[in-house]
Amino acid sequence: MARATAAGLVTAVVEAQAARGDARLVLTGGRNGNALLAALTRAPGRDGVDWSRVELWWGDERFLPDGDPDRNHTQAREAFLDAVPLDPARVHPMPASDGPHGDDAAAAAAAYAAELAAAADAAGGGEGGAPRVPVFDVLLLGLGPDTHVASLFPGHPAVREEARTVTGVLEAPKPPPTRISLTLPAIRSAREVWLLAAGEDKAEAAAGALAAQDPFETPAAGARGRERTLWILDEAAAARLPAAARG
Ligand SMILES: O=C(O)[C@H](O)[C@@H](O)[C@H](O)[C@H](O)COP(=O)(O)O
Repeated sequence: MARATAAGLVTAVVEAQAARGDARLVLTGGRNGNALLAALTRAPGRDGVDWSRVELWWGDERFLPDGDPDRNHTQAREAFLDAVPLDPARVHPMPASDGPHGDDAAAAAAAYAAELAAAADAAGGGEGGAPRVPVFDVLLLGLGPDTHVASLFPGHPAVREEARTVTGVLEAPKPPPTRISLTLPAIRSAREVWLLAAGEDKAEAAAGALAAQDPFETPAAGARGRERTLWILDEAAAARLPAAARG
């Protein structure tokens, strides 16, 4: 699944660069997200990408000291970031808990929102009323077994955040408890949202998220792209889908 998704992502990046010069991706943490990044370093078309014109953002981050092995940024660096010639100025990790904002997740989230807004302005600004983030070409999300995406967990107030593009998340059920996450409006501003789920422990979540309406109880149900929402499931994760939905 990771290899197939990596090939598709290379194609999406090449198409975005052909159309607009740059490609903007939002990375996700977790096993599936990191497996995709590792597969990307081995993708056949990898060298067809101008990595210096790929801009990377994160959908969420564990709010830990810089370099902590549990940080999504640390894991992404080990899996991918150091393997391709990215422009460091275009790689935007979320703040660490030992950075300028100390252990204040809300302040760190506000700083990342400001960084996104500045990038949106520099790229010509969002449409009126749209969240002030750059237009992401592909926003990647892993799917939690409880249907969380990024660090938006079922029933958590962060799921309901509509005004901000980035929020601090306290008392998250998936350790570590303190996180930073894009909010649903920021996620939904992406051209495409790709949700990744492999393994039978995701089968119920995938079926539930595809059937649900209320993102508050089923955050993945709110993760829709403006132009396309792609569910990338292996056989085990698709096992509970209606036969017609299995493609
Ligand atoms: O910080 C995180 O933990 C991730 O961003 C999280 O949203 C992850 O993508 C899902 O929990 C799925 O994780 P797995 O792919 O490991 O099941």
